Amino acid sequence: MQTIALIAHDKKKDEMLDFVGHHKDLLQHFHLIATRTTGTLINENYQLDVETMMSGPLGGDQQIGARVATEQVDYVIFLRDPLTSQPHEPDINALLRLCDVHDIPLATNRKSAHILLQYADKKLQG
Ligand SMILES: O=C(CO)COP(=O)(O)O
Repeated sequence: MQTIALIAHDKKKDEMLDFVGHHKDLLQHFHLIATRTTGTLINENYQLDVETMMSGPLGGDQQIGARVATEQVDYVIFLRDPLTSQPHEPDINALLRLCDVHDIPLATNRKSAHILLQYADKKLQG
């Protein structure tokens, strides 16, 4: 099973929930991992078994980064808040960098996330 990482900053969590709701049928065919608050919200709202890491500010981005570095993640959807500074900005940048190092498709806004899932769906169909 392929793995998708889902991460959303606080002001993007509603958008992430809405996005996941729209793509639930497809997402259930993937192993899903997420930072703690994002994953917990998704699990509470949908019947998806999201594996949660630590919260982003406590190291969750780094945990997902470690999975990216060890090629255990196939896609990353990270709805970032570009208008609020984050205390763990270095961790966030490290995760984005690792996606580039390992050539892992990364979407940081809803429209690109939608395109990413269309691609993932096509790949899934073979
Ligand atoms: O801060 C985050 C990503 O940088 C997200 O973490 P949470 O999902 O725990 O809010």
